[in-house]
Amino acid sequence: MAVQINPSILSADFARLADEAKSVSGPEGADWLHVDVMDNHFVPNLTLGVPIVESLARATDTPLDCHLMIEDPDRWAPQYVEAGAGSVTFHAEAAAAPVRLAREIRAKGARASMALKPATPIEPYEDLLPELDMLLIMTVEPGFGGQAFLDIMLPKIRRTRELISKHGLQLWLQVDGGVSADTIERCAEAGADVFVAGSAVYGATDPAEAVRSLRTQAAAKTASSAWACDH
Ligand SMILES: O=C(CO)[C@H](O)[C@H](O)COP(=O)(O)O
Repeated sequence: MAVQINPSILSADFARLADEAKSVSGPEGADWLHVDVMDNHFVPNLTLGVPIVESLARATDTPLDCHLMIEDPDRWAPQYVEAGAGSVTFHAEAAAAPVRLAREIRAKGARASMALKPATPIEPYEDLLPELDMLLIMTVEPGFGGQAFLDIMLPKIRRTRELISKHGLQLWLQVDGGVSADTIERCAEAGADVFVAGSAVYGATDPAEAVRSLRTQAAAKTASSAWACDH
């Protein structure tokens, strides 16, 4: 699979969300728009919910990748599919029944994805991987944009890529947090193929060019990486 760049609207101007979404759309633009949903319980920050996702889905042709940093995703995640999300990510630490939830998200027509906070290991979830379309490894503690990338997550990215290869899965491996021109190559080399970037895109003078540049960097590193050559 080609590498994908998903700008995070957490770093966008929330008063101009439609324009900010459009600023990264187009043929060489964002593959997905990453929408950070925070409830001020699972994480100490509050962002947006179902009505704004519905509006964004109408405002942009770029598919929405909704990352739910919320408690009780078993109850709420299906509503984000109905609101127009093409991919819905719930947290392993918050889901009561992750297999049932992943199946429900898929049955409703979206891609099902599960996220792991930095201190959550991948190994207990090995048997669940076939139920998922994407696994998100957080490379910062979730809650805020603009944090420094946690290098200590690189071994977890490598181990997850090995599990994906071992089971012959088509699972996408997403990283989120501190992804920038300085860190994206390390993530790609370790095995990530979907990259969320907030401040590196929306903090740039030209967000569309930042997306292109990050994709070029990641693709070059992926092409020369052992995991991609073995794939
Ligand atoms: O999920 C998130 C924070 O919880 C954001 O998507 C992430 O932090 C993106 O921002 P940046 O690229 O600036 O780190």
